[in-house]
Order: sequence, then C-alpha cells, then structure tokens
Amino acid sequence: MTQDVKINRGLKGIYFERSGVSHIDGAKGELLYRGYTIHDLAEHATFEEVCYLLIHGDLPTAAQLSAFDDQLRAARQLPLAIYDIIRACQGGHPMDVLRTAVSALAALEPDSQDASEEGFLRNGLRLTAQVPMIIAAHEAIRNGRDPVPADPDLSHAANWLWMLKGEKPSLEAARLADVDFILHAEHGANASSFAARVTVGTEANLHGAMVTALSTLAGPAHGGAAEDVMKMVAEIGRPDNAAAYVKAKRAAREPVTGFGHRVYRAEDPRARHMRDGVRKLGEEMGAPQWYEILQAVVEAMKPYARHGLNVNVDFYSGVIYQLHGIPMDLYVPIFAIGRMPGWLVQCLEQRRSNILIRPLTLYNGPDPRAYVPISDRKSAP
Ligand SMILES: CC(=O)SCCNC(=O)CCNC(=O)[C@H](O)C(C)(C)COP(=O)(O)OP(=O)(O)OC[C@H]1O[C@@H](n2cnc3c(N)ncnc32)[C@H](O)[C@@H]1OP(=O)(O)O
Ligand SMILES: O=C([O-])CC(=O)C(=O)O
Repeated sequence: MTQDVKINRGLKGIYFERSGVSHIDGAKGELLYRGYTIHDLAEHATFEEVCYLLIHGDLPTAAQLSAFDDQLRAARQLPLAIYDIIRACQGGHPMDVLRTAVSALAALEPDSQDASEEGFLRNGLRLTAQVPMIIAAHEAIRNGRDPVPADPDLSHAANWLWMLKGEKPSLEAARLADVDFILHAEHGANASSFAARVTVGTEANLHGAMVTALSTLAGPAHGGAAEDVMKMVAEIGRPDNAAAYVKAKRAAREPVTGFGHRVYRAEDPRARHMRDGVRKLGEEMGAPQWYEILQAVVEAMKPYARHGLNVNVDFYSGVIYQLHGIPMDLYVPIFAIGRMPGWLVQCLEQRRSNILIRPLTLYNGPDPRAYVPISDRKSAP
C-alpha cells in the first residue's frame, strides 16, 4: 500500500504559509521583526514597543505606545479562582501550573470564546499581562508567601521582577529582563507557534491555542533547553572539564544542549545579546565562572561549527537567570512571558486567512486483513 512519495519528516525546510511578522536568514544568522533587525530592537526598544510592533505591524508613536501600555497595565488582574487553582497544584512544574491556569482562564473569562479579530486581540493582550502574574503567584505560593500584587507604575519587565521577588528591581535588572523578552518575542514557524496555528486552524479560541503553545514550548528540544543548559553547566563544574564533557556527549551521539537549530546554520543572532549579559552580570556579581564554563563549551564545540552547529538563544539565558537567583524550573515560563506577543500575532495571522492545517502520513502498516473473532485469536509470536 505504500507509494513512492517524498516524506518531509519534521516538515524540515517546508514553507506552509506566508507571514509578514518575522524573517529569519538561517545561513547569515539574521532575524528581523517586521523589517527591524533584532539587534536594533534589543539595543533601543522596550518590550512594550516590540509587542506593539509585532501585533500592529509598525513601531508606535509616543501616544500609541502610551495607550497600548495603559491597556497592558490595566489587564494585570487575575480572577480569584486562579489563585485557588495555583494553590491546588503548587507542587507541580511551573510550566504545568501555568498551562493549567491559562486553560482555567478560558473557563473563567467571560469573553474567552470570542474568536473574532477583536476577541483575539483583547484576550491576547490580557493573557500577555496575566502570564507573568500566574508564574510569580505560583512562585510565591509554593514558597509559603502571599502573591505580590501587580504595580501599575512599573513596566512589564520591572513589574514581573517585582511580583517575582517582592522588591523593586534595579534599572539594570529590569532592562536585562526587558531585553530577554524582546529576544524571545517571536520566531516564525517555531514548534510552539506552529502548534498554536494548528489549533486556530480548527477555529478554536485563543486560550486553547495558547495552551497548545505552552505545552509545546515546554519540551527540552524547544524552550526547555535553557533549564538543561544550566544543569549542564553545573555538571561541568569547571571550565577545564568542558572538553571532556563535549567529547563524551559527541561519542554517545547525544545533543549538547543550547546548540543546534532547525533554521540557523550560523550563530543564532539573539545569542550575542545574552552572551554580553552573562559576561557583564557575572563580572559585576563576582561570579565569572559561569561565563567561563559556557565559553569553554563553545570552544570545545568549535570543530562542529563548520557543520552549522552553533549556540542558540537558550545557551546563555539560563545562566543570566541563575545569576539573578531565579529557580531553574522558571526558565521555560520566562520564555513564555516573552513569546506571548509572538504567539498572539501568529494566531491573528492564521485567523485572518484561516485554513485547516492537516498534512498526510503515508501508511506503512499491515496490508488489508480479515477480522478475527476474539475466541479464534492467538497471541502474537
Ligand atoms: C528556542 C529554541 O527552541 S532553540 C533550540 C533549543 N534546543 C536545544 O538547544 C536542544 C539541543 N538541540 C537539538 O536537540 C537540535 O539541534 C534541535 C532539536 C534544536 C534541532 O534539531 P534538527 O533541526 O532536527 O537537527 P538534527 O537533529 O537533524 O541535527 C542535524 C545534525 O546535527 C547534530 N546536532 C543537532 N543538534 C545538536 C546538538 N545540540 N549537539 C550535538 N549535535 C547536534 C545531529 O546529531 C545531526 O547530526 P547527524 O546529521 O550526524 O545525525
Ligand atoms: O525557531 C525555532 O525553531 C526555535 C526558536 O529558536 C524559537 O522559537 O525561538
């Protein structure tokens, strides 16, 4: 029954749609959001500006940004039942708790079923404000503290750190979180955005698509890599152990986490900003060893760079979070905070020219055969 057709496993190199949001040049290692290079945005923009850019297509004027920011700050509210749900599953991985809370919000928000363009926008912005609240509330509750109420005077990034730690962040810490969110905000048809598009393709609501996206982001081959990099760095322990670690991984044909990418063959352009952050922060905090271990791993992986194996965005981010004293299991949820506008805009694009996403699998099972009554069946050899 098999036919001679080409199978594109993992949809490698397949264009399935057009998109006006981000452009990735994997060979050159370039990333543009709506035509702006990621480097300019990381150096000059704020996360709120980038959200506006991604969602509305152009950078905002001061008045547009102010109105958008007001909307985002006003949305920093959670139904009380969400805190009960977080309490009930406080021992779970923060990504599971986040996904469960977002799913519960679908049942608690009166307009979650509104799958119109306006409904997607309203629910998407609200969720962008709520996701950091859920993560911070869970972190407080599992440590026996009361959740810290959102501060409407703070930016998105500063308010996240405030809710997480219960103390006002320094300007530098808030800016580092802001840049982290900008770098993670959008990345074309990555696995979680693609999964969200599949959900929207069935005309499901936005909360459902976000639950799909969160589930997909959590895996170690995608957003979970930052957590694994930190575990790897801890296991390596000292820069001079890095070469032996890499050699053993390569010999076992296991991936060195934080390296490799489906699209980039050159270095992931986002990594540069994280690398600078780790180096500076490590020096400032008198903990340069983490950066040194990471660079020793990069050195040991150099022979493979010519095969297109370079660091990705997650290689450096874990150590930044570690230096900020953030628990490892919050690294993926932090990625999700940054990715919210990317998921939203991918869902909006999908919705605007919607089509059911339904590829084919080529059957390679048994040939047609007769049904055997249970009394006549023999166990398989
Ligand atoms: C935000 C993000 O999602 S970025 C990605 C985060 N994930 C990670 O860092 C996890 C580690 N990386 C990986 O597992 C992979 O590179 C992925 C899943 C990201 C991409 O995988 P794919 O596009 O399917 O590449 P694929 O697995 O086919 O790799 C191609 C070759 O490079 C090798 N390779 C890929 N990644 C790595 C790695 N991290 N370490 C060592 N070798 C690797 C593969 O073994 C394969 O070699 P082969 O052709 O000799 O068999
Ligand atoms: O694009 C991808 O495949 C993964 C990635 O880097 C991201 O989602 O940021």
